[in-house]
Amino acid sequence: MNTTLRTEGLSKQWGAFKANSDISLSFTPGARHALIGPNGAGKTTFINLLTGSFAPSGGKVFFGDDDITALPQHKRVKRGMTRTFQINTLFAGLTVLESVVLAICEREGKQFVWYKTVAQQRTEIDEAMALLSMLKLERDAGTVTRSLPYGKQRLVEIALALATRPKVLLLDEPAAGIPSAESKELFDVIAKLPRDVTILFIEHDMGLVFRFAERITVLVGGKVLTEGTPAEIAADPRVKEVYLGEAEHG
Ligand SMILES: Nc1ncnc2c1ncn2[C@@H]1O[C@H](COP(=O)(O)OP(=O)(O)OP(=O)(O)O)[C@@H](O)[C@H]1O
Repeated sequence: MNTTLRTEGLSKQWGAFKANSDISLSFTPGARHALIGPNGAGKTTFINLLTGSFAPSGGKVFFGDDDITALPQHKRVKRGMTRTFQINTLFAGLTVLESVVLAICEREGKQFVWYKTVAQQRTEIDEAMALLSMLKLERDAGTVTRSLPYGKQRLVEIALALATRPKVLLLDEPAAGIPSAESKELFDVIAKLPRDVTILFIEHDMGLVFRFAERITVLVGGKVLTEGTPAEIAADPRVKEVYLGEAEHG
């Protein structure tokens, strides 16, 4: 099968604790794939292994046909695997447009020169504006990012990730901490992203998961419980049991 991203027996262990055990998953080009599971199931650990933030204790990561298990994080980004940036730490004082132009310059290996005239940075500005318009942020281009509502800040994070021209976009709870009306809007925009971008996302809101995902993997206790279409997952009694058990304990 043609895959953009694939893991083989991926594992992560801290001492005796296995956060990810023997995870073998494949993501096809253009996938809209959700990773779900109860708290502590190992979802973020898995994303961290994909991006290279964590070194695995065992197993491999393939990007296309290439084994990238030993590749450092920034080289994975260059190959086209990107997760969302944290604006709060990176681009706090900049406007939305400045932030995206900066991310594009970074990709191009160009220096972002603040005093350059608009004409000198026309190409980057045009590309940034096209990205902002795709994300319905063009009216916010001149606003300082941190003064935007949280839902829009999440969209700027996605714009910054898209500025790297990813083949795979990893979203770790993009709707966390934002009001539900805004999170629906956020996912409506994510749903319209170009199909050449494969999207793997972690999300706790099952309404959003079932509306947006075309495939779902359920992790429990660091292992894959099951994978399937939303209909298959919704009908799986083991999945219901996991979530019902969680609800009873919560
Ligand atoms: N750096 C670390 N050192 C030790 N244990 C860790 C580390 N990072 C994560 N863990 C543990 O690994 C387990 C899985 O964590 P992870 O964040 O991957 O789960 P998750 O499914 O993303 O959870 P949530 O939905 O709550 O975000 C947790 O028990 C966590 O405490």
